[in-house]
Amino acid sequence: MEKQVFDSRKRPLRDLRISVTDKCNFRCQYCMPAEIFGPDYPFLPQHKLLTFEEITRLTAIFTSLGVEKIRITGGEPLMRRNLADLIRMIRGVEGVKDIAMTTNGSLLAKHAKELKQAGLDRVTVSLDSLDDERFSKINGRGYRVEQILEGIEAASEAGLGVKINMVVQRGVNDQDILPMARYFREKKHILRFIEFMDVGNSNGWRLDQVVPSREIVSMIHSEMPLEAADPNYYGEVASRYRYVGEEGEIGLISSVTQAFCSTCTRARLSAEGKMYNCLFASSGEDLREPLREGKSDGEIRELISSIWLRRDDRYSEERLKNTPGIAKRSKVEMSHIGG
Ligand SMILES: Nc1nc2c(ncn2[C@@H]2O[C@H](COP(=O)(O)OP(=O)(O)OP(=O)(O)O)[C@@H](O)[C@H]2O)c(=O)[nH]1
Ligand SMILES: C[S@@+](CC[C@H](N)C(=O)[O-])C[C@H]1O[C@@H](n2cnc3c(N)ncnc32)[C@H](O)[C@@H]1O
Ligand code: SF4
Ligand code: SF4
Repeated sequence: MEKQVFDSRKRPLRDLRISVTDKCNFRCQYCMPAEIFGPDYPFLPQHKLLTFEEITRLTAIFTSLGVEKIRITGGEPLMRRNLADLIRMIRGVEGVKDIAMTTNGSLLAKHAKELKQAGLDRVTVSLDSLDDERFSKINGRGYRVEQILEGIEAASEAGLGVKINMVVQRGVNDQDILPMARYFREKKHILRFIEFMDVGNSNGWRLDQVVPSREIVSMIHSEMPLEAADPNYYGEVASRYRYVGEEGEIGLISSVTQAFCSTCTRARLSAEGKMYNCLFASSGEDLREPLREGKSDGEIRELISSIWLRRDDRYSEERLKNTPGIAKRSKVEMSHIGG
C-alpha cells in the first residue's frame, strides 16, 4: 500500500492535530473573546463530537497515509471527559510515534500522572505571563499563574516532556519576555515565543501588535547570549536558539514575519470531525458522516488522500505577500481547530 501522500506543493502529510472539544475554561482575548464566546454561544452538542472510537479509527487511517505525530488540542482538551482513555487508544495505533497535547495547564496537576500512564509523551503548556494581574486579564477568567506552574511541575514530575508556549502581543505582555526567558531557562524547559496571529474572525488582530521574532531574539541575546541551532526535524514550526554554553534553548514561531508554509505537513481534525488543510482555512471537509454512514476504512482513506492531494493552502505566505483579498477571507476559529 502507498504509504506517503503529498499535496499539490509536494508537502507530505506527517502530523495530525486533533481537537477534542471546542469548549474552554479560559477566554483569551486573542482566541475566544468573552464578548463573542458568551453564555449563549452555540458550542457543539455531545452527539456532534467525534467519539473516541471514531477518532482512533481516523488516526489509524491517517497513519496509513504517513502520519506519525499526533497532537491533542482544543478548546481546552482537558475539558473533555476521560481524555486519558483516548490517549490509551491512540497509543495502541500502529505507526503513531509521538503523542503530544497542547493545554492551558489549568487542569494539568490533576491529570498529568494518568495521562503519562495512558501513553502521552509530552505536553505543551500555554502561558503568556508570570505576572498574576496580566495573566488573569489575558485568560479572561481570573486564573492565577501559580495554578499553571503547578500543572507544569506535575507534568514534569510525571515524566512527560514539557514545552511552554507564549503568545507575545505588543503592549499586552511584551514586558514578560525577559522574565519568562529567565524563569524557564532556570527550570530547563523549552520556552517558545509565538507571534500573535490573525486567526479566526474575531480577535481584532493588528500588525502593529505583533512583536517580530527578530526583536525577541535580540532582546534575550543582549542579556543571555544565544546561538542559532539546527531544526530537529523537517518542517519544524519553531526556529531554535540555544543559550551559549548550555543545553537549554528557546524557540520562535514566526508565522507572521517568516512564514513556514513551504514545509507545512500538518492536517487538522476538528472536534466535529472536519478535516482542515490549514489553520486559516475557510472550511473543512466532513469525515464524520462518511464514518457514521458505514463507509469502509479504504473508502475513508481514499477521501482523506484526495483532500490532501488537492491541498494548495499557504495562508501565512500569502499574508506576507499581501495577496489581494486575503484580509477579507473568512477563517475557521482557532478554538474550533486547536491551533
Ligand atoms: N501559522 C501556523 N501556525 C502554527 C502552525 N502549527 C503551529 N502553529 C502555531 O504554533 C504554536 C505552537 O505549535 P505547537 O503545536 O506547540 O508546535 P509543534 O510544532 O507541534 O511542536 P513540536 O512538535 O514540539 O515541535 C501553535 O499554537 C500555533 O499558534 C501552522 O501550521 N501554521
Ligand atoms: C487554541 S489553543 C488550544 C489548546 C489550549 N487551550 C491552549 O491554550 O494551550 C492552542 C495554542 O494556540 C495559541 N493561540 C491561540 N490564539 C492565538 C493567536 N491569535 N495567535 C497565536 N497563537 C494563538 C494559544 O496560545 C495556544 O498555545
Ligand atoms: S488559547 Fe487555549 S486557553 Fe486560551 S481561549 Fe483559546 S483554547 Fe482557551
Ligand atoms: S498558514 Fe496554513 S499552510 Fe501555512 S504553515 Fe500554517 S497551517 Fe500550514
